[in-house]
Amino acid sequence: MGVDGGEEQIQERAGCEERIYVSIRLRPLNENEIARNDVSDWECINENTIIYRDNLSVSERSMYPTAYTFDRVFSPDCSTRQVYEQGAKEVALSVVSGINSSVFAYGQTSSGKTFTMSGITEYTMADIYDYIERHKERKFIMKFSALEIYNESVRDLISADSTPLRLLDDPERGTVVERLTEETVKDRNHFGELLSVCEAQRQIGETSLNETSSRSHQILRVTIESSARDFLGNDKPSTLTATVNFVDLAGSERASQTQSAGTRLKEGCHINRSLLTLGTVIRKLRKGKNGHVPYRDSKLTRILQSSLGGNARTAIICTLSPARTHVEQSRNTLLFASCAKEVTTNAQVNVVMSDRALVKQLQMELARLQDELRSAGTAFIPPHFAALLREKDLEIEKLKQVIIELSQQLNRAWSEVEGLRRRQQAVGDERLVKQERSSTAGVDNQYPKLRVQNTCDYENSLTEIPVLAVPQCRAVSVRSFTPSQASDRQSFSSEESFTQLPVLRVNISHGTSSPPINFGGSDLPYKENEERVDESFDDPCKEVKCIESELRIRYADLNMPVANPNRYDNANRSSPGLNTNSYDNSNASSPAINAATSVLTDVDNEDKANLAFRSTLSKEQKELDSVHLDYIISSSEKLSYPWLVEKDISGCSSLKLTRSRSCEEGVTGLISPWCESEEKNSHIPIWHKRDVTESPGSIQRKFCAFKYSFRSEMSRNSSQNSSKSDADNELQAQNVTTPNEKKFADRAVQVTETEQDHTLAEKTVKDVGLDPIQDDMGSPSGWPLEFDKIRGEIIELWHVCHISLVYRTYFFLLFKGDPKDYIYMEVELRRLSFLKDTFSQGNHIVEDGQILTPDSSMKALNRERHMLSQQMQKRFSEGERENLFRKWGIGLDTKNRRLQLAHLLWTDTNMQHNAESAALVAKLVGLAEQEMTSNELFKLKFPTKPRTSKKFDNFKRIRNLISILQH
Ligand SMILES: Nc1ncnc2c1ncn2[C@@H]1O[C@H](COP(=O)(O)OP(=O)(O)OP(=O)(O)O)[C@@H](O)[C@H]1O
Repeated sequence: MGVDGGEEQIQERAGCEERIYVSIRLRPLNENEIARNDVSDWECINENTIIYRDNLSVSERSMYPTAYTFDRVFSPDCSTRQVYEQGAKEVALSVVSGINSSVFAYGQTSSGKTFTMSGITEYTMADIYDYIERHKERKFIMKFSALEIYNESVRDLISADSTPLRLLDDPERGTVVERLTEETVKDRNHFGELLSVCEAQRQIGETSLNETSSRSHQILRVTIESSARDFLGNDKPSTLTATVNFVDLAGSERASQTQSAGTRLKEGCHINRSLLTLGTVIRKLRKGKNGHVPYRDSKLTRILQSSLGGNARTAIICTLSPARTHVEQSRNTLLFASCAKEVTTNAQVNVVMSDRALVKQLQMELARLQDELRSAGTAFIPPHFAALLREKDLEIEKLKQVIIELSQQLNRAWSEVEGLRRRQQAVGDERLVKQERSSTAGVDNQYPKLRVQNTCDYENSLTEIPVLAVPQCRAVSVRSFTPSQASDRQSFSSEESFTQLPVLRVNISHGTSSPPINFGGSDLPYKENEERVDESFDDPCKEVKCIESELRIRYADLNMPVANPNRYDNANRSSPGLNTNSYDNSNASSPAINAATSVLTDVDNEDKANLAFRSTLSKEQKELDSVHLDYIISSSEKLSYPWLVEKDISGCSSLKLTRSRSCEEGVTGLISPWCESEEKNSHIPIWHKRDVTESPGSIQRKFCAFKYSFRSEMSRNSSQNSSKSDADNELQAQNVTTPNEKKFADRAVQVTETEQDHTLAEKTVKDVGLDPIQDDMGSPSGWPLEFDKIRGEIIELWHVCHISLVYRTYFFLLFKGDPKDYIYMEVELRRLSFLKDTFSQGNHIVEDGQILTPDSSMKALNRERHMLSQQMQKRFSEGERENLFRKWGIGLDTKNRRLQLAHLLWTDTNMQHNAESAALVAKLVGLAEQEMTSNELFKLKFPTKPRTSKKFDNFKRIRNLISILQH
């Protein structure tokens, strides 16, 4: 062992486990041993092995080994210098590099421990001074302390105070000796003086014990603080601090061998206690450091804990007496040495960093950790994550609001529908009762049936109609078709549903005077004048069958007032008070009669108290005769408002939506000629026609009322707060007496008030009956145009938002104008408007888990067009494709014709273009077969529960499918 390898060599070993360096020093026989003719039985046969050379018996050879091998074995002729250089120097001088070190001398009494350690300490200190001399660029501070452990008491050998010292446990430094004097050593001479002081103190102690033997453990500690090289790359060098312990243990002989008693026995026990604990610690450490190591069982092991298996390099020099008389102790020493050489320590460079260096190191560590976080964050956290989250949250909130609003609207709509359905069912039950009564009375089929539009919001109001006495009721608007009109309608209708519409008959009652009108039964005065519906129009009307909401009230019991006995012979043409229409247009000369589909029963103010109205259901004829009884109102001022008649003509226009759920073209074709005919015949003012067919504002307002039923409550509330209109005053002046009259009247007032911006002419019988749902269902004047308008807006938005062509096709083909489609179309319109607004603001939308942007939608649309072009190849023959190309104006000699055609689809707002596009796309993707043949499409009924709508389920399913295809 040596330190010639230099400081670097020492530091390389730092941080690594290394075994305690164990060497054996065999001294020569001393004078006493020679004097008693003792012989030396031990021989160092080489630098590492010592053998027992006495002649052992066979049994003894089996018990004791004869050869021992260690790191180094020093024979009796080896000098202490040699022992230092090869057995302690490297370990001891580790202190100058900041590594703790310890050098022990272990052996029996008089084996040469003190002799050896004195030399080791001297040489070490000499080399330390030399090292300091060679490293003048570094600053060194040496501190010196010496302590003695005697009878498990610790004493400071420097201080004159003989008070035993206490051992304290310091969390950083381990076990420290309280009040231990540390003398700063300035130079060699000063160190020598201190050693002298220590020796003097020890002598004093020994003197006090009146003994000269070294039965105590002495520990000389030299702590060196030095400014070290910049191990960490800091500007300022760090400070190293380490301690080297020179330990001269007491004799390891057993207490029994002291052959003493009393104080000497106690002394020996304590010595052996520390040595026994030292041996135990060594044996424990040899097996590893996992188990409990009893450092604290003795003062010696507590103080030397770091030197025994801790942060220190350790060298143990075991001294032996060669005398045969000490063979047993020598064997024990060799056994201890053998255990010690198995013990490992883990020495570290003890760096005391300056605050500045510490700050810099911490900053470097912080930067390193931040880099790790950033690199880790890149893998998991997308950039602008927080902003993205906020954006998503906003979108979610917006969508939630839209969903809430639409859900509320739907709920209100379904509630209205359900309420209506219940009312109709109630009315139907009542009608069955009345039908029985009528049948019994033998008046069935004598009067055309009425299709009554319930204008009343109240439950049970219609159920009371059959027995209702409405003395104040002045006008009854009944709509019907004339056979010729029906025939015309057939000719204009493109769908079977229109051709099968029932031909309705009008019972016209007209009277100039105002006797009470009795809508009685069998006593109907003009029964014989009633005209039967032409049987040629009695074909079952599928369309009518489908309409659950339709009310057919048999008119047989309608006891028309005697005030108008000539309602069929046009005798009333001079009477403006009652406007009746007959399908035969026999009253065409009268503007009032020319209303053609209306029956207005006017009752004089003075006679209004006796108006009664009854209606029953004629089950047998409900598909044959149907007359639309639009509204019943009270109007004592009717004669003052001839426009009532004209307005009632507007009811004829409502025929165009008489349960038409299919083709708007058919509707248009139906209504126009009819109205034209009426205009010719009845001289209906043009303005009124316009009001019906050309005034989008009027229609819009009406449709707004329809569309919301949802909003009806709001409308009512607002109307209730509005100022009294003329119509209001008019109606209020009717002195309504019966509950149902009041309901009708109230309803009329409410609706009229909501139409304050209308002209007075619009506050008519028609308008009074502007129940949202009912107006749509029975007075279809508003919905077709509104349907066109909404569909047009939807188509434009489809184009703007790059909506899927398949989706457009399905929607286009599915929703053709049924009033019940309004909800879906309104939802679609709102959805598209929201989409457009969002896109225009540069935002995106998450739909079905996918992020939609204008760009992504455009790409999806292009993909879809490509897909459709491929489908053309599959779906059509070459000839069919050529025909298609010609039809769509694509040159047959051009390239990519299929793709050209795909890019032409759904690119115009022209409805024919859209219809053709839809037809082609449906063919290409098989919608025609798969979806559009659904019975739901043509036999759609009002669902009793929204969730049961297969139509809407199909619609959603297609949307989801398209979303998946797009992404
Ligand atoms: N290697 C050696 N060569 C010559 N003399 C030696 C050697 N080792 C020890 N001695 C002599 O042996 C005697 C006892 O030595 P020393 O006091 O060092 O023993 P010790 O182990 O310290 O005993 P104790 O445990 O009582 O302190 C001394 O006089 C010393 O000079």
